[in-house]
Amino acid sequence: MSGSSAALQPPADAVKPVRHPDAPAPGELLGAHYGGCFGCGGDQPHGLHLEARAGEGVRITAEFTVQAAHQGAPGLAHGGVLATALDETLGSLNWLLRTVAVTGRLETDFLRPVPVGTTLHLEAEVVAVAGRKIYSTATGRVGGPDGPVAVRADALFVEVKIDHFAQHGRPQEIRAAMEDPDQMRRARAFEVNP
Ligand SMILES: CCCCCCCCCCCCCCCC(=O)SCCNC(=O)CCNC(=O)[C@H](O)C(C)(C)COP(=O)(O)OP(=O)(O)OC[C@H]1O[C@@H](n2cnc3c(N)ncnc32)[C@H](O)[C@@H]1OP(=O)(O)O
Repeated sequence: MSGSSAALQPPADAVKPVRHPDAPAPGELLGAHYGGCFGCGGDQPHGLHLEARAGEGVRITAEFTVQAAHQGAPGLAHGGVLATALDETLGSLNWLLRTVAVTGRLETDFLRPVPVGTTLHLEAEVVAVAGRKIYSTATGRVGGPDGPVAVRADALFVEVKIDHFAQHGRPQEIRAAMEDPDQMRRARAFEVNP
């Protein structure tokens, strides 16, 4: 089944997304946006360690291998973990727009169970932009990049100012992120690029 709710239908005045001229080249690994991120960070022993790569246009591909720590039912990935993989991949798209945005809504279809040890091949694309609202879609396939779709999602991300994180995040992590020179570079890049 596909077909998202009315809240995820782009409005009539939505426009096609525009890849930022400084977006990473197709094929380039994006790297983690934050070491402590459960989706992509290297500092989370049980995180997904999802690796995303820029695609053509405003598209991303990513891979994530389901570990024993990600189970729901015995031997199968937890649905929330799979939703996280989709959310993380969709969130990475915003780096190609050079827009800072957070997930407002995420609608997920779980089509096939995903066993532990499976590599999920994810693909995501921004389909439309309307003001601060970014509409995007993603699939996760098993058995290879052209294998059957196991999970899919449609999402609405909402652009926020970088202050969103400083205002709402726990102070010690915000401080640590600000002190990380690489994070700082990225945060600065977000601030100077519309
Ligand atoms: C210093 C350290 C640097 C760190 C550098 C970090 C870099 C980058 C990190 C990114 C991290 C990624 C990680 C993965 C992606 C997550 O998982 S992000 C985490 C999960 N998401 C959240 O925590 C978001 C929580 N929600 C919120 O903060 C607020 O509700 C939002 C989404 C910002 C919206 O609030 P708002 O700014 O007040 O905007 P609001 O006027 O309510 O809505 C704007 C528009 O969106 C629509 N909208 C909002 N929510 C919805 C919804 N749920 N359904 C439908 N429409 C909606 C509204 O109807 C409105 O539409 P219009 O009226 O303009 O037509």
